Amino acid sequence: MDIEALNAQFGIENVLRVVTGRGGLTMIEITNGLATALISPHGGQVLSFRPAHAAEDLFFVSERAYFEAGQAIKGGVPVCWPWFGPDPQGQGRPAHGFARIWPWTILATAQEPDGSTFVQLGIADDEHTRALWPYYFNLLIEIRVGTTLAIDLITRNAGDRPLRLTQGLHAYFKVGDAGEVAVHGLSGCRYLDKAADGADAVIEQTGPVRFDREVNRIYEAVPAELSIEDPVLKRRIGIETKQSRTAVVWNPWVETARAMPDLDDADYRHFVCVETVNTASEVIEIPPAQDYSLGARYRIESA
Ligand SMILES: O=P(O)(O)OC[C@H]1O[C@@H](O)[C@H](O)[C@@H](O)[C@@H]1O
Repeated sequence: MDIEALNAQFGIENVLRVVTGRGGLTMIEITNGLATALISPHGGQVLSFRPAHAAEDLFFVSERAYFEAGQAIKGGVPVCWPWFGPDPQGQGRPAHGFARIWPWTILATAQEPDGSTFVQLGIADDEHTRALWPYYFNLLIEIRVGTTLAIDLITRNAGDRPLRLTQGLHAYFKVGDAGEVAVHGLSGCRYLDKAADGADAVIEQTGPVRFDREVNRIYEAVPAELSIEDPVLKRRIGIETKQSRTAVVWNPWVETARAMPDLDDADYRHFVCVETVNTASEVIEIPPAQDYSLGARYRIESA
């Protein structure tokens, strides 16, 4: 569908329009008085969210990000689905699954009575998805842009055998200086240390998570509320999750960032990822005709 037809069907006067964005990709722009947001149907990905009171965006997007078919956009909230991390079967399929490199369809938009804006995007299985992952499904992402940002990733099993998957909302939060931020809420949780040399060590977190080297950890049995304290941007980011008991905290630090072609060398200072996931011990099984909804709500508070 061309941009004009998409706007005729989904545009909301003075609030939501469909535009051609970076790399010629179709984007959804929202300005509703409560916040502004940018959503990419390529990847089903929120790229920007800025509440009216906020001086800075909630999210980091790399200047070097790829905005092209078949590539993941580095920044915002990439959707990792139907597997989180490397191909679990080692068949060379894309890391973090295919949802983040897939063209999603715009299914619905609406302006809500509380002033927030609703966007629903989806992917249904077809011969291309089944070539990568042989299951029948309907995947929806529901995004609510208001004073807070809510993202719900809903998997419907449309087949007649159970779906087993891992997944995640891989949020890249913008920070003033990664070396100064603290992630709260994980003290006492055990984590798998993916950045340690050799075998994955299991360690218990004491106090807030801070960054002074590469951090790549899968936390288990995490609470539903986490926060990121950022003394440089003078704000606190609140993350409230639904149906997620695992969380990934990631910052590549100097060398890993340098090795990533879609990041500037200094970018590791400008974001931290605190990811709402189901991974490691938390593999999801969805019976036929059932749904599973993974959710995150993000807010910015001044500190
Ligand atoms: O694919 P992206 O966006 O570069 O993110 C990669 C990172 O994603 C994190 O979730 C993983 O824990 C890291 O191991 C990985 O390097």
